Amino acid sequence: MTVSLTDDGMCFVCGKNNPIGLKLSFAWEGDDYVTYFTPQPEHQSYAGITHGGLVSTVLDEVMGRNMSSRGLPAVTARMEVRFRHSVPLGDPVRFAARIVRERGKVIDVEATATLTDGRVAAEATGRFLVQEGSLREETPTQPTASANSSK
Ligand SMILES: CCCCCCCCCC(=O)SCCNC(=O)CCNC(=O)[C@H](O)C(C)(C)COP(=O)(O)OP(=O)(O)OC[C@H]1O[C@@H](n2cnc3c(N)ncnc32)[C@H](O)[C@@H]1OP(=O)(O)O
Repeated sequence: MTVSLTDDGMCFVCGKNNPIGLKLSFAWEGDDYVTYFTPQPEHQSYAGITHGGLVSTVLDEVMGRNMSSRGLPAVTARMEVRFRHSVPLGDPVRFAARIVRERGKVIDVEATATLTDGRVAAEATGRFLVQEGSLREETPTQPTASANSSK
Protein backbone atom coordinates (compact mmCIF):
# COMPACT_ATOMS: atom_id res chain seq x y z
CA MET A 1 0.00 0.00 0.00
CA THR A 2 1.29 3.50 -0.79
CA VAL A 3 0.37 6.87 0.69
CA SER A 4 0.43 10.31 -0.95
CA LEU A 5 3.24 12.46 0.46
CA THR A 6 3.08 16.26 0.52
CA ASP A 7 5.48 19.00 1.62
CA ASP A 8 3.85 21.68 3.80
CA GLY A 9 7.16 23.24 4.80
CA MET A 10 7.06 21.83 8.33
CA CYS A 11 9.64 19.05 7.99
CA PHE A 12 11.82 19.17 11.12
CA VAL A 13 15.03 19.06 9.10
CA CYS A 14 14.28 20.98 5.88
CA GLY A 15 10.97 22.80 6.45
CA LYS A 16 11.33 26.55 6.11
CA ASN A 17 8.10 27.09 8.11
CA ASN A 18 9.03 24.97 11.13
CA PRO A 19 9.90 27.39 13.97
CA ILE A 20 12.02 24.84 15.84
CA GLY A 21 13.33 23.01 12.75
CA LEU A 22 16.93 22.84 11.53
CA LYS A 23 16.05 24.54 8.20
CA LEU A 24 18.86 22.80 6.32
CA SER A 25 19.40 23.25 2.58
CA PHE A 26 20.41 20.46 0.19
CA ALA A 27 22.11 20.15 -3.19
CA TRP A 28 23.87 17.69 -5.47
CA GLU A 29 27.68 17.47 -5.41
CA GLY A 30 28.39 15.03 -8.23
CA ASP A 31 26.69 11.73 -7.37
CA ASP A 32 26.28 12.76 -3.72
CA TYR A 33 23.20 14.51 -2.36
CA VAL A 34 24.53 16.75 0.37
CA THR A 35 23.71 19.02 3.29
CA TYR A 36 25.85 20.69 5.92
CA PHE A 37 24.78 20.96 9.55
CA THR A 38 26.62 22.78 12.32
CA PRO A 39 25.43 21.35 15.67
CA GLN A 40 24.74 23.88 18.42
CA PRO A 41 24.67 23.43 22.22
CA GLU A 42 20.93 22.68 22.15
CA HIS A 43 21.68 19.69 19.91
CA GLN A 44 23.98 17.88 22.33
CA SER A 45 23.68 14.71 24.43
CA TYR A 46 26.69 14.51 26.76
CA ALA A 47 28.50 17.83 27.20
CA GLY A 48 30.09 18.91 23.95
CA ILE A 49 28.83 15.91 21.96
CA THR A 50 26.05 16.05 19.36
CA HIS A 51 23.10 13.80 20.14
CA GLY A 52 23.30 10.61 18.09
CA GLY A 53 19.58 10.65 17.45
CA LEU A 54 19.94 14.00 15.76
CA VAL A 55 22.85 12.74 13.65
CA SER A 56 20.58 9.84 12.65
CA THR A 57 17.78 12.26 11.83
CA VAL A 58 19.94 14.20 9.37
CA LEU A 59 21.26 10.95 7.86
CA ASP A 60 17.66 9.80 7.35
CA GLU A 61 16.74 13.13 5.78
CA VAL A 62 19.64 13.29 3.33
CA MET A 63 18.86 9.73 2.17
CA GLY A 64 15.13 10.42 1.81
CA ARG A 65 15.61 13.71 0.04
CA ASN A 66 18.07 12.09 -2.38
CA MET A 67 14.97 10.42 -3.82
CA SER A 68 12.38 13.17 -3.35
CA SER A 69 14.67 15.67 -5.13
CA ARG A 70 14.46 13.39 -8.18
CA GLY A 71 10.67 13.20 -8.05
CA LEU A 72 10.56 9.91 -6.10
CA PRO A 73 8.89 10.66 -2.74
CA ALA A 74 9.77 7.82 -0.38
CA VAL A 75 9.46 6.82 3.27
CA THR A 76 12.07 5.15 5.42
CA ALA A 77 11.27 1.46 5.90
CA ARG A 78 14.39 0.61 7.84
CA MET A 79 17.68 2.25 8.76
CA GLU A 80 20.91 1.27 10.51
CA VAL A 81 23.53 3.69 11.82
CA ARG A 82 27.10 3.05 12.89
CA PHE A 83 28.58 5.80 15.09
CA ARG A 84 32.36 5.75 14.62
CA HIS A 85 33.35 9.04 16.24
CA SER A 86 31.58 11.62 18.37
CA VAL A 87 30.40 14.72 16.53
CA PRO A 88 31.58 17.90 18.28
CA LEU A 89 29.53 21.06 18.47
CA GLY A 90 30.27 24.18 16.44
CA ASP A 91 31.86 22.70 13.32
CA PRO A 92 30.03 22.00 10.05
CA VAL A 93 29.35 18.33 9.35
CA ARG A 94 28.92 17.14 5.76
CA PHE A 95 26.06 14.69 5.27
CA ALA A 96 26.03 12.89 1.92
CA ALA A 97 23.75 10.19 0.48
CA ARG A 98 23.97 8.00 -2.58
CA ILE A 99 21.83 5.26 -4.07
CA VAL A 100 23.10 1.69 -3.68
CA ARG A 101 20.32 -0.29 -5.37
CA GLU A 102 16.96 0.40 -6.97
CA ARG A 103 14.49 -2.46 -7.39
CA GLY A 104 11.04 -1.22 -8.30
CA LYS A 105 9.70 0.90 -5.45
CA VAL A 106 12.33 -0.47 -3.03
CA ILE A 107 15.47 1.71 -2.95
CA ASP A 108 18.56 1.03 -0.82
CA VAL A 109 20.63 4.09 0.10
CA GLU A 110 23.76 4.79 2.12
CA ALA A 111 24.88 7.99 3.81
CA THR A 112 27.83 9.39 5.72
CA ALA A 113 28.43 12.20 8.20
CA THR A 114 31.94 13.59 7.74
CA LEU A 115 33.79 15.90 10.14
CA THR A 116 35.92 18.86 9.07
CA ASP A 117 39.09 16.78 9.58
CA GLY A 118 37.83 14.22 7.04
CA ARG A 119 36.89 11.48 9.48
CA VAL A 120 33.58 9.72 8.87
CA ALA A 121 31.80 10.12 12.19
CA ALA A 122 28.72 8.09 11.27
CA GLU A 123 27.51 5.95 8.40
CA ALA A 124 24.01 4.74 7.64
CA THR A 125 22.24 2.30 5.39
CA GLY A 126 18.56 2.69 4.67
CA ARG A 127 15.77 1.04 2.74
CA PHE A 128 13.14 3.38 1.34
CA LEU A 129 9.76 2.64 -0.22
CA VAL A 130 8.64 4.96 -3.01
CA GLN A 131 5.17 6.42 -2.46
CA GLU A 132 2.82 8.69 -4.39
CA GLY A 133 3.01 12.48 -4.51
CA SER A 134 5.34 15.05 -6.05
CA LEU A 135 8.04 16.61 -3.91
CA ARG A 136 10.54 17.57 -6.63
CA GLU A 137 12.41 20.74 -5.70
CA GLU A 138 11.58 23.68 -7.95
CA THR A 139 14.82 25.56 -7.26
CA PRO A 140 17.54 23.40 -5.71
CA THR A 141 19.75 25.48 -3.44
CA GLN A 142 23.49 25.19 -3.10
CA PRO A 143 24.46 24.37 0.48
CA THR A 144 27.52 25.92 2.06
CA ALA A 145 28.99 25.19 5.44
CA SER A 146 28.10 28.65 6.74
CA ALA A 147 24.63 28.75 5.22
CA ASN A 148 23.51 25.48 6.69
CA SER A 149 24.08 25.81 10.37
CA SER A 150 20.91 25.86 12.42
CA LYS A 151 21.54 29.44 13.52
C1 LIG B 1 9.16 17.49 2.71
C2 LIG B 1 10.27 16.61 2.20
C3 LIG B 1 10.74 15.73 3.28
C4 LIG B 1 11.61 14.62 2.77
C5 LIG B 1 12.06 13.84 3.97
C6 LIG B 1 12.69 12.53 3.61
C7 LIG B 1 13.37 11.90 4.80
C8 LIG B 1 12.41 11.54 5.90
C9 LIG B 1 11.98 10.13 5.77
C10 LIG B 1 11.00 9.80 6.85
O1 LIG B 1 11.16 10.17 7.97
S1 LIG B 1 9.62 8.92 6.35
C11 LIG B 1 8.75 8.68 7.90
C12 LIG B 1 9.18 7.42 8.60
N1 LIG B 1 8.75 6.22 7.87
C13 LIG B 1 7.46 5.84 7.83
O2 LIG B 1 6.59 6.48 8.38
C14 LIG B 1 7.12 4.58 7.06
C15 LIG B 1 6.11 3.72 7.80
N2 LIG B 1 5.96 2.39 7.15
C16 LIG B 1 5.20 2.26 6.04
O3 LIG B 1 4.54 3.19 5.58
C17 LIG B 1 5.15 0.91 5.41
O4 LIG B 1 5.45 -0.08 6.35
C18 LIG B 1 6.10 0.76 4.20
C19 LIG B 1 5.73 1.77 3.11
C20 LIG B 1 7.56 1.01 4.61
C21 LIG B 1 6.01 -0.65 3.63
O5 LIG B 1 4.72 -0.78 3.09
P1 LIG B 1 4.22 -2.16 2.52
O6 LIG B 1 4.13 -3.11 3.64
O7 LIG B 1 3.01 -1.91 1.70
O8 LIG B 1 5.43 -2.61 1.55
P2 LIG B 1 5.38 -3.87 0.64
O9 LIG B 1 4.68 -4.99 1.36
O10 LIG B 1 4.87 -3.47 -0.72
O11 LIG B 1 6.90 -4.30 0.54
C22 LIG B 1 7.71 -3.89 -0.54
C23 LIG B 1 9.09 -4.42 -0.29
O12 LIG B 1 9.68 -3.68 0.78
C24 LIG B 1 10.04 -4.55 1.82
N3 LIG B 1 9.71 -3.90 3.07
C25 LIG B 1 8.51 -3.45 3.44
N4 LIG B 1 8.58 -2.90 4.66
C26 LIG B 1 9.84 -3.02 5.07
C27 LIG B 1 10.55 -2.65 6.24
N5 LIG B 1 9.96 -1.99 7.24
N6 LIG B 1 11.87 -2.92 6.31
C28 LIG B 1 12.48 -3.56 5.31
N7 LIG B 1 11.89 -3.94 4.17
C29 LIG B 1 10.58 -3.67 4.04
C30 LIG B 1 9.20 -5.79 1.64
O13 LIG B 1 9.84 -6.90 2.20
C31 LIG B 1 9.16 -5.86 0.16
O14 LIG B 1 10.40 -6.39 -0.31
P3 LIG B 1 10.43 -7.49 -1.45
O15 LIG B 1 9.96 -6.77 -2.68
O16 LIG B 1 11.87 -7.92 -1.52
O17 LIG B 1 9.52 -8.57 -1.00
